[in-house]
Amino acid sequence: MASNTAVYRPVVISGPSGTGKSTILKRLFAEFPDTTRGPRPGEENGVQKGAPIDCAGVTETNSFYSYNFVTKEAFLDLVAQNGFIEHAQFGGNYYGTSKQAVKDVAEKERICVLDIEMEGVKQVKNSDLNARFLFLAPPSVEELERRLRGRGTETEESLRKRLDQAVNELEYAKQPGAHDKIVVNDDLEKAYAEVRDWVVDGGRFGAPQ
Ligand SMILES: Nc1ncnc2c1ncn2[C@@H]1O[C@H](COP(=O)(O)OP(=O)(O)OP(=O)(O)O)[C@@H](O)[C@H]1O
Repeated sequence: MASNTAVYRPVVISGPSGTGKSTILKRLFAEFPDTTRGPRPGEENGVQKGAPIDCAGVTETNSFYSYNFVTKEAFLDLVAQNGFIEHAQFGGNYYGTSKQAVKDVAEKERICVLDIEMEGVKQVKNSDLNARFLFLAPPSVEELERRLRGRGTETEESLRKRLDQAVNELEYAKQPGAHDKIVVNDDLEKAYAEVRDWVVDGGRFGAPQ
């Protein structure tokens, strides 16, 4: 089947842990629930098919993601075939975001939004998913630390790990072409509007003019 990712381009949102990705995505999904159709040029009052925002990632924290259950053998086969953008093991279970799941969303004429880490970003870049990349940056590493502490989810050790990784992510984001758009999440209202406007892209959702 021909891929639909040329028109319904997946959106990848990445950025250091604690920078506010979940906060912004929750608002995006609240503003664009399943039934919402993004208007596209030439549409008559949304009668034709639009490009609603959807997602097909799998994480353990975000309830708006959908899961597909497969056997451990099938999962490991797919790992061997390089079929995952990201995969991990928690508590004896395997979790992953498959490239095919992202393509399936585009086939349904929806925009897949992925919240993934830097290694996943690189995987998507090396795939044929034709994604758009947004980096959500913190105002500073000091503010990032404040947010992570304020969230109350981290131990001193996990906080250190996240801050060290943040420095790597910020370095990577500086490389030309690493991301298509960088939004600094300082004032939440302003950052949200910037993310939403870039995702919606005047109703084109990243499709060619
Ligand atoms: N613009 C902002 N100003 C101040 N605090 C914010 C802002 N945006 C988010 N926060 C707060 O920062 C904390 C971290 O946000 P959030 O959990 O959304 O980050 P995240 O990038 O999704 O992290 P992770 O990758 O670890 O899931 C939360 O407590 C959130 O309420």
